[in-house]
Amino acid sequence: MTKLSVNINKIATLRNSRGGDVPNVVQFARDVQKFGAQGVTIHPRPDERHIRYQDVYDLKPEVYTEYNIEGNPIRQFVDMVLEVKPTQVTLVPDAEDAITSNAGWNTIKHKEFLVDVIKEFKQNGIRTSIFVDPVLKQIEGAKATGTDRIELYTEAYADAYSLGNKMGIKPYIECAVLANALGLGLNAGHDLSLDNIKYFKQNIPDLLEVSIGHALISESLYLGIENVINMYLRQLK
Ligand SMILES: CC(=O)[C@@H](O)[C@H](O)COP(=O)(O)O
Ligand SMILES: NCC(=O)COP(=O)(O)O
Repeated sequence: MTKLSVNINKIATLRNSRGGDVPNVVQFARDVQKFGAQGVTIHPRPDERHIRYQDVYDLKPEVYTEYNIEGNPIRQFVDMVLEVKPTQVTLVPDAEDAITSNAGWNTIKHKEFLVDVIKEFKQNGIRTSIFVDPVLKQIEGAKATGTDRIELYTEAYADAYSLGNKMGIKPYIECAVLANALGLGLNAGHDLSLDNIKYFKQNIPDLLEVSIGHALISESLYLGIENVINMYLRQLK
């Protein structure tokens, strides 16, 4: 079975755009779990443009499914994750000024750093995953870091699929087969959507978890708008 972890960054973006507490991030996390999601993902960034560091603590007692915290392991992030102790930490090498995550780790160049930081999380009982491009030598490098899992960065697959190119899945299948053979758990994420998720799931062996945010929240708006318009119209009769 592949678990669905809902990334709620976008709910925090909407909240922050207006001040106040609407929509409420904690209530949203409660609801996605009530509706069947098997995990909640957040990706606090140093500028706190969506998830704030305080949200990370507020969510902890509310996430009874898998709590996945993603981020660049700068010291402030590492200390917070060690304190909160989520189910899983996903390490992402994102630059502070990046609009969103745009690359996986170079697991060979950053091996020493990753070995140390992964050891620290694992010693504290936190499962680790590292965000990687679908490149075989990066998967081998990931194995050498001691990480429990990898998260395949799926933007290239999603782009190709949206252009009708189903061959974009090929490097992901090769990396999944290698990861399985090496005993690395396999997660995936970025730009996965209702449109492209089924084909990905059907072709990737032993996919443990996907984290989905941007498309899932957008789809919720598209698919929910008719209901809400009708509710308003009823109030205005
Ligand atoms: C790690 C990853 O794939 C990202 O998709 C990320 O979690 C989303 O972050 P933003 O919501 O900041 O774009
Ligand atoms: N790890 C990927 C994630 O959490 C969500 O990415 P996206 O669906 O917002 O692109």
